[in-house]
Amino acid sequence: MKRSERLVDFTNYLLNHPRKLTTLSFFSERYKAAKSSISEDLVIIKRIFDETEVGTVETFAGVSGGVVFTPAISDKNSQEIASEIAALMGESNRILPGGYIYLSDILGSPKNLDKIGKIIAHEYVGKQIDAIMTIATKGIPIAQAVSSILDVPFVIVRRDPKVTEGATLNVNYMSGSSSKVENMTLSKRSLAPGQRVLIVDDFMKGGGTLNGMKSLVHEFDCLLAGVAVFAEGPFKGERLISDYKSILKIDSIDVEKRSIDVTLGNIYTEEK
Ligand SMILES: O=P(O)(O)OC[C@H]1C[C@H](OP(=O)(O)OP(=O)(O)O)[C@H](O)[C@@H]1O
Repeated sequence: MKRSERLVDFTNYLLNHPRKLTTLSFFSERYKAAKSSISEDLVIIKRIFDETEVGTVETFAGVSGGVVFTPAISDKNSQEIASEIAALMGESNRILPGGYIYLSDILGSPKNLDKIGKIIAHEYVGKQIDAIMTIATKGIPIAQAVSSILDVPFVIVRRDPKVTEGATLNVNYMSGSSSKVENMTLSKRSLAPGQRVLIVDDFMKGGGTLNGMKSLVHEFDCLLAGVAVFAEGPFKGERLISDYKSILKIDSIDVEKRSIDVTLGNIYTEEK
């Protein structure tokens, strides 16, 4: 196989195996090429991936060494994407009763989900994450997007127990939006003690749902790697959570004027 042909397949392999350690011998065998040629290929791929902000290619020496590709986007690219989606969200026909806005078209678009997944994953590059947690229903596509980029499983918390979940662990939580006690449940098979869990959801108002998921992480004897939401909505009361990252922030919704004021979330507005 010529170097140019090898580079195409090599690049494709890395893109399709994010965050997976693959040995140089595997590539040497695959391409019937010397490890020195494989290493030279990697220098080229690494440089181009860096220059075009596709992600990072790390090589690790030693017996258990190899190469790992981690998809990534730059801060600049992340902010550009967030601004594009913010413009979409400002459309007045999205206003729903109760201070929510219609997001399903945005969160139903595979391209947007891939971008949202990359933005959230970008905030946790270099951090150990073993699982993504979200709550049914609208958080699920976001969790799936982040989990496929980080190549870790995602677990779905429910508000109503299902027999198909087997034994479950439940917690009560204060829902800030409705200021009443609610319950959420997760199959006991979902997480193992000590796992580092990233919580994601589509939307936050009072923060009670996120807080409930934080207490679930604790009940499973797991560690909280972080909390990220696609958008935080306007909320007048005392928020039940403060340590979260948001991509977008809805500052105000004026039903009469049918206007939504959307700005960039704290990922972009708070000190890194
Ligand atoms: O910050 P809080 O005040 O707790 O509210 C945020 C909740 C409410 C809403 O879910 P729902 O629309 O109730 O449920 P689903 O996602 O199934 O549509 C949203 O997806 C978050 O999960």
